[in-house]
Amino acid sequence: AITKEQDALMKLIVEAYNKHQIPQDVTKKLLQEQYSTEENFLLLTEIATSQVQVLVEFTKNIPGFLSLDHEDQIALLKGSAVEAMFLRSAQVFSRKMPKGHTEVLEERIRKSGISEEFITPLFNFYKSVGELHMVLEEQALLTAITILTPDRPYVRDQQAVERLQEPMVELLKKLCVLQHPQEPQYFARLLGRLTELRTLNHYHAEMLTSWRVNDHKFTPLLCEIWDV
Ligand SMILES: Cc1cc(C(=O)O[C@@H]2C[C@H]3CC[C@]2(C)C3(C)C)ccc1N
Repeated sequence: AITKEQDALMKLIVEAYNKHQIPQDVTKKLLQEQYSTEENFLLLTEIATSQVQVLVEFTKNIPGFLSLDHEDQIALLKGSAVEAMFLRSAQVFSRKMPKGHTEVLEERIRKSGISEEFITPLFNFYKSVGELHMVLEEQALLTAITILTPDRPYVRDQQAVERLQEPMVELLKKLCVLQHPQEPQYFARLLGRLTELRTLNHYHAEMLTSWRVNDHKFTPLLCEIWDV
């Protein structure tokens, strides 16, 4: 069963996860703006920028994160930003968006200058996350676990990160057994999504490069988090 400490940790993570959402005006624009490649790219840039802001706020609220070495905090954020952003957008895409928004966002992503070779794995990932029907607690914990990956580049004190990540993996494991008693392999399937996520890093880097060479403008925050 879940201990008192685990319940407290869970509440903190879910509260942090819920605290910050993509502002309504950004998602509202999805339906209003017209459908040029340029317009779609600008919308995706707004979405990505606000996703990164939401990610930074969530990360700061992960218990123990702000006590890590400051350089390591930056290394974890930069190293996990793509995965955490795709995980959250997959969850929003498959769960929360009002009917019609999903199709519109999909259409805009498909017509924004992102090459087909990235679009396919992206929507396959969205689909595989959607099929899991994760509850909010699982989504929040999985996102925190992704951020607290000790072997990101330039992390110096990996043990300190492991000490934060381990209790969350244990808690997620317990949650999965409680939430999906009829599916003993559910926890393993969740962790399998993290492996799939890592493959998206490569495609994302390609996507940035192809936009760059076509002289697309990024926001300062996106330039900073992805060193572009
Ligand atoms: C530098 C830069 C990056 C992105 C991005 O990663 O977008 C992600 C791809 C899809 C998955 C998450 C995104 C925000 C998405 C929903 C558009 C979008 C615009 C931009 N100027």
